Amino acid sequence: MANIPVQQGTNTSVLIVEDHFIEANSLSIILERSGYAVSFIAKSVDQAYKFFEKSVVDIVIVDIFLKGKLTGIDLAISLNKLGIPFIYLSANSNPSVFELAKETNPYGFLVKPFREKDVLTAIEIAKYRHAQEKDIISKSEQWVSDILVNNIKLAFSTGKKVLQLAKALEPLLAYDYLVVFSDLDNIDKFKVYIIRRIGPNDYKEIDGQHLFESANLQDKDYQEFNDAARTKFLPQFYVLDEFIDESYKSKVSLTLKEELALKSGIELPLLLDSKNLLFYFYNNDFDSFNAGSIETILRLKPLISNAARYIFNADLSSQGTSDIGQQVEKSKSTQLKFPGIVGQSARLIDSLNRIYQVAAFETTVLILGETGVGKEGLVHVLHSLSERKVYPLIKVNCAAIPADLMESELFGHEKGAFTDAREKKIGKFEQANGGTIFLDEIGEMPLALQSKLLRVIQEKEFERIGGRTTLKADVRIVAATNRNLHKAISEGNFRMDLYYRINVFPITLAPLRERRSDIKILAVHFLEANILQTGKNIRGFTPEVMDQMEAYSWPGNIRELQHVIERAVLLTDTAEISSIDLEEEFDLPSNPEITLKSHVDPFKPESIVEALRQTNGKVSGKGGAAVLLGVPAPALTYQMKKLGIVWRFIYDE
Ligand SMILES: Nc1ncnc2c1ncn2[C@@H]1O[C@H](COP(=O)(O)OP(=O)(O)OP(=O)(O)O)[C@@H](O)[C@H]1O
Repeated sequence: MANIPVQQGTNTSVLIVEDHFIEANSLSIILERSGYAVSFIAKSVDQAYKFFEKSVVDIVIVDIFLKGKLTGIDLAISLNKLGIPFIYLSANSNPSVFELAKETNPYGFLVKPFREKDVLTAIEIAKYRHAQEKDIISKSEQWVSDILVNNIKLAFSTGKKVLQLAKALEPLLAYDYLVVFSDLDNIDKFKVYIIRRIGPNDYKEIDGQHLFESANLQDKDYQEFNDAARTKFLPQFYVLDEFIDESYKSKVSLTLKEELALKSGIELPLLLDSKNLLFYFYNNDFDSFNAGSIETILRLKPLISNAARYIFNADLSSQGTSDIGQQVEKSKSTQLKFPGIVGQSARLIDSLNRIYQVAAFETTVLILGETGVGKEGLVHVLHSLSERKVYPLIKVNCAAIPADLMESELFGHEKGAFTDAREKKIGKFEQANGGTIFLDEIGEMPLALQSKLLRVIQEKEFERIGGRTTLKADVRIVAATNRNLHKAISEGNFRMDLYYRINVFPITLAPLRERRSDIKILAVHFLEANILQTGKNIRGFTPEVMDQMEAYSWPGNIRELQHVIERAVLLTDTAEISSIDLEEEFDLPSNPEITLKSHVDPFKPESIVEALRQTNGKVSGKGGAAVLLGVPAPALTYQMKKLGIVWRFIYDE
């Protein structure tokens, strides 16, 4: 287990952004007493921006609600771009604000009134997590860079080289398509390469030429596209129709968008040795890229440029020298596979990438997500990708064990330690020795045990109940929860210091309704499994049933889908499943008259304002404007920002 070094203060500078004098002052005293340097106290986000014009700091503590137009969430977005870790400070536990704040990937939350101990722990953990993340990113980029050059050299055509690049980049950025346009300035040599995802870390080349031919594109369309493309120099991020409106108003973009059902994209123009190239990373979901993806692309730009040099300057000396079959096998062997995980939505791949990034380290991992989304599957992948895989993975379901038995379950007991202890018992921590312990539903752990767990995490030791010997805990801890731990903290049911210890590397697994492109593939997977079990001769689903499944909100997520299909297979005696039994939609507004979904453009300002009016300003979650408009909350938030709709003023706090 990684032990977080306690090196309070020393050379760490902190910016406090807080408009209440008393709180800012008491924070400053706490920090300076422990040796931190408080560089400045800003009373508003504008003052913080002014500070950053001339100075930098190691960590920022920022209140969410501040005087002035901008909130702490606005500042957080800029801090992410600057790569500065930040901790939110707030008295407001309003769930929608919390959801929005969470999307900015904070390094911690401090709930007012705060204790000295909480402040210091939060800062210490933010520092640790930031350092770990930087380390993980640089190691995985080095890894990609190493395999990339080798695989590109081995591939025998330009298309195959682009394919290798697509595969290598995936652990760093989740996307469904890589489209590369080369020789943009020479209409006769101009080419397009299209690589499509066919599974987790599995891509194939598709025939771009054919795709454009069947759309009947003319030379003038390519010319128009080229003319516009040549004027682009910086990465751009597009959501929905934007990438048609704001990108190239050309038939080339439109054809790509329609034929490949694209919803969002990032464009990376490269000028290499006077050759114009345009890289597009596309997704079939519209909420899987975010502003942070641009940062990733900018960071990866040197790596992609380097690879593009190999690919498009056609290093001929490396071609055709060895057996092609062997080459294909060799490149295949570097692919990652995630056993037991079906699906290929960018949201799922994003979570798998985070698992992949952290697997080799000792870092404690917290997996968040609704019930039935597949959190346990991720834990199995994490364990199997780590060096601990030769030792056990032990699961403890904290919700299923009675509180009075849990201590003995986790840490074991000596014979005679209590009335029923007739034999010595080896606890789960000992059973997992050398391996991984998975604490499922950690939010249900009794408070008294939480402090014992904290000790195991910090000191890596524990005792059996009634035991005198201190035992070493050589285990990696992975925890999961479908509960809102912040709420549990504010209700006094979960220790804040434990939360920060386990929240070092959080991974959120999106609910099925936010990764709709996985529904079909999972449905077919469960159908196949059930057919094998029952021996029934069922070929598939009717298109209506498939549509119904794809439109449903799946409150019980993948587990519910699995059960629905199991039931449908049992009840079907025909060649196709023509009816399925779905619960009522749970999160639609109870009054159907206020459903805006069907007849308005959800991204028009008037629709958004009307939806917010009807939901009293609630943006996300049950009964929020996003549900009303039938769009994912992050996409709505993004659009509101773009249109300048200031949610916090119409927000019902
Ligand atoms: N990507 C996937 N591919 C195939 N099966 C999956 C996938 N994700 C989940 N499942 C299946 O769905 C069921 C529920 O998944 P799992 O138990 O991992 O969810 P969970 O998030 O841990 O749920 P809970 O919070 O209730 O413990 C399991 O039977 C699991 O095998």
